[in-house]
This record gives sequence, structure tokens and C-alpha cells, in this order.
Amino acid sequence: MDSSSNSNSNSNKSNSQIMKAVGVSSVERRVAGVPSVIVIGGGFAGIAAARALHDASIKVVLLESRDRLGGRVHTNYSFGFPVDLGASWLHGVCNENPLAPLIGKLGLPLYRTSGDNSVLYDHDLESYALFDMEGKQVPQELVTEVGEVFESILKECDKIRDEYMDDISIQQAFEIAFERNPKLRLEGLSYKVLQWYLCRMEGWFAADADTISLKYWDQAKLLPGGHGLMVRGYLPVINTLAKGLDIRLNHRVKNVVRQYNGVTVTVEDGRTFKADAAVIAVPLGVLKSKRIKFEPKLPEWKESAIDDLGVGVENKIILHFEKVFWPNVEFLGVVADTSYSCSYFLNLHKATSHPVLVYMPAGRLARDIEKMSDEAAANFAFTQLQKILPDASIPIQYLVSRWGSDENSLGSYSYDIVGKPHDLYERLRVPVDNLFFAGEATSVLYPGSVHGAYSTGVMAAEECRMRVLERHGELDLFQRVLGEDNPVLVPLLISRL
Ligand SMILES: Cc1cc2nc3c(=O)[nH]c(=O)nc-3n(C[C@H](O)[C@H](O)[C@H](O)COP(=O)(O)OP(=O)(O)OC[C@H]3O[C@@H](n4cnc5c(N)ncnc54)[C@H](O)[C@@H]3O)c2cc1C
Repeated sequence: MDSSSNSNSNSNKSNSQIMKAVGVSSVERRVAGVPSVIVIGGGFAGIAAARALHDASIKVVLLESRDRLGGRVHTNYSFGFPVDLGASWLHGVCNENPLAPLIGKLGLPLYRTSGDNSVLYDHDLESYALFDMEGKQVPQELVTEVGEVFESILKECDKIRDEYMDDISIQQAFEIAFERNPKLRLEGLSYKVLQWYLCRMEGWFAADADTISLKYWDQAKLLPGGHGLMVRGYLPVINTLAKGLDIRLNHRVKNVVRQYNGVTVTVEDGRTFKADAAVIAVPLGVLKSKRIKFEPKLPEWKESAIDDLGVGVENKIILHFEKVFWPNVEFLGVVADTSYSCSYFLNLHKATSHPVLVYMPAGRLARDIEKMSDEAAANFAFTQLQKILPDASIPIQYLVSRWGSDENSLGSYSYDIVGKPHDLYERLRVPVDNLFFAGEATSVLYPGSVHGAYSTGVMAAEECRMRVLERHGELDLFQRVLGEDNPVLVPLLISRL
């Protein structure tokens, strides 16, 4: 123990002696002090990174542009109870989920909307009601039958993927599947139900079928255990992770300058922050907009990953009613001629006992609705509801999200667009000198999810910690390995066999 601390201080001394010899400025002298990191972005990824670095005794400051933490997790309490305007499901209700220990420890209840292997991504067809535009309920058997056809189409798409060298869109693949197997091309009400399934698929990617890559649409990993709604909202998890951290709200980062010995970050009002390294945990949409200037510029391979990965839009229009007047099912749907015109309402009353319906448009429809005022958007959602329930009473309150145009997100979550490589997530993750990247779009396994974002934050923090401590000559891997409660067999990292 003693000898290791001696050797650390010796290495620091020699560092500062070298620095004095070359006449360096105060910025460089900071290297001899406490290891420090700036985390940019206070969503799940950024908070997870800041937490891990703080717990490893690194000095961390987290800069967040909004006046709140959480980013695309936003629990709102204006109805007098929690509702989530961003993420609300835990995808993968199982112990392998990296968030499971925390959610479990906090005693937060989950309402499971699907088990494994459901036709829909986040729901089983156990508790639902679909209607046509005239308000007539679609028979359950028909919905199940069309669900089976939908699965057959996806299997056909798999074959098409194997045959085609070049990538095509999901929509093109569907058309080829219909040409090859006309029985799959449904008609009348069945066709409309098929459009509704497509609408739900588009919701999962927050994008339209003509932009989603056939090659990579199903490459993200789904954890087992189905999907569970966070009944009390996600905010308690954010608050727990953020406890005791140095967080600066209303700090919009404009400039990130990296030097060989540290980073300088400038926020909108001109204030600067300096540290040994930075974790960039802002959304892909923000990186795409180039509103944060990097000096020197990010390398070409990083820039092209930012440009080429898709970011879709999904929104929530949350309607609060005086009392429940709709059927006691988990979700209500409206089937139509095109997936654009179909609708989906999540019935929060099932999970939370509050009289709330959540209308969830995605892709072009979501972008179009964002052009409306909040009031017009809420009216639009209500009009869709009136199509199926003409006697619907008017909502007493509503909330409207705008993830696509909000300058702090500029999109809802990432997805693979047609014709681009799948290694973009990894390229987005790979550090550039002393800049480390985190966020859902850097998750190779679980993009577009809360647990994916969380894992990337933890991973970026670990890489960053190693880098920063190495710089300070203080790297003590021994302590971490010994400190683990449940030692597991970790494969050796062998770079040359
Ligand atoms: C409508 C919707 C529904 C969703 N549903 C689910 C779901 O049910 N389950 C699920 O797992 N996932 C869901 N997701 C996805 C999930 O919310 C995201 O994958 C995850 O929250 C992303 O976390 P993040 O930390 O990567 O990014 P963010 O949460 O976006 O955090 C980035 C932070 O950076 C800040 N920032 C931006 N610009 C700057 C700047 N210049 N300077 C400083 N700070 C800046 C932002 O304000 C933000 O706080 C949903 C997303 C949306 C939009």
C-alpha cells in the first residue's frame, strides 16, 4: 500500500517538474491535482457516467442544458400524479436488465404489458380493442389472424434479406413479399388491421417503414421478461442516481476544445469548465445539428457515424379525463387504410388507476403533429378517440411532447436507416482522445432504450476513469477487482493470439 502511494506521488512530482521545465500554463498544471471529468448531458447516460465517476472519487461536474434532469425520461406531475412524457417502459423485466437492481431496491412497481415472444413489440394481444373509423370493433379473431399473417410477412422478409445483396427498406421488402405470395396481401378490414400492425412496428422505431433498414431492423437485442410500465414514473430512478452529484442545470454546452492534456468546455453564457476528460452524453439529434462545436473537429469516421445513423420521432399526447368511459383494456387502436392514419392509445388506467389515455404518434405523423399548437395537437388526438368512442367526454387536462423539435433532443431515438452500415453505434461510442461518448445511440446491443443509455454511461465512465487515472499515474485496478462483491470469471483481454 505504502509503496504504491509513494510511487504515485513520485510520478506526479516528475510530471510537474517536466511541466515547469517547458513553462506550461495553469491549465496544464491542473493535471497534477485531483482527476476531473466534465459530463455533458443529464439524461440516463450522463447521470450514470457522473455517478460512476463520482463514486470512483473523480471530481465530476455535470452540465445540463435544460432546467431539469432526465432528458428523454420526463416524469410530469401536473395532473397530481406521475405520467411519463418520454420513456415509460422497462424493456426486459428480468435480472439481466442493468436497471433491475436499482428499480428493485427502490421498490418501484412495474405493470407488465407483454411477456416474451409477443407479436407486438410492447404488448401481448391479451387485453385490447381495435376499431375501424366508423367506431365498429374489429372482431378479436380477425386481429389474431392478421397478426399471424404479419408474422409470416416478417419471415418472408427474412428470406428476402438473405437474397438481396443491397439493403432495401422494410416497405420495399413488404411489397416484394406481397408480389411473391399474393395471399399475404390482405383486403378490406384485414388490410386495415395489417396497416395497424405496421403502425405499431413504425412506433417501435419511431420511423416510417420506407426509411427503416431491412438488413438491420432486428439487430438490437431484446432482453427477456417482456416489457413493464414504470407505474410511478422513471423520475425516482433519476433522482436516486443523481444524489450528491455536482449538477449545473441551464448550462447549454456550445464548445468543446480538446488539448493533449485536458478539455475546455464553454457554455452558452461564456463560462468555461476545464477537466482532464469529458463524457459527451447529449442526444444523437443534438450531435447531428452541429450545435456543439468540437475543436479540433471530430474525425471523419465519427462525423459520418453521427450523420448516417437515423433518429426518429415518437411523441405522447397525454389526455386526462374526469372519469373512465372507455373499455377496460390495455390499449385501444384505430385501424385505417394507411399506417399513417392508424392510431394507438395506451390505457394508463389499467396500470395506474388514473383516468388517462396516451396517444402515441410516430414517424411522419409525429413530425406533422409537432407543427400544431399544443391545443391543436390535443384536439387531434381527441378527434381520433371520438372516431371510436363518439360519446367521449372532453379531457380536463392534457400534455404534449415535442421530442423532434425540442432543441435539447431533436429526435426521440436512433434507428438503422436504409443502406448504412450497422457499426455506426459502435463508431459513435468509440472515444476520441480524451472525449468519451455515451447515450442510447452509442449502445450496440440496446439502442433506443433507457437501460441501453444507462449501460453506455457506466461503460464510458469506466473507460474514462482508466484514462484519467493513467494520466495522473494513479491507476489502481487491483482495488476494483478485489472490491467486487460477486466475483465472476472474466475472459482475458488478449490482443494477439
Ligand atoms: C416518446 C418516447 C418514448 C420512449 N419510450 C421508451 C420506453 O418506454 N422504454 C425505453 O427504454 N426507452 C424509451 N425511449 C427511449 C429513451 O427515452 C432513451 O433511449 C433514453 O432516455 C436516452 O437517454 P440518453 O441519456 O441517451 O439521452 P437523453 O435522455 O436525451 O439525455 C441527453 C441530455 O443532454 C442534454 N443536452 C442536450 N444538448 C445539450 C447541450 N448542448 N449541453 C448540455 N446538455 C445538453 C439534454 O437536455 C438531455 O438531458 C423513449 C423515448 C421517447 C422520446
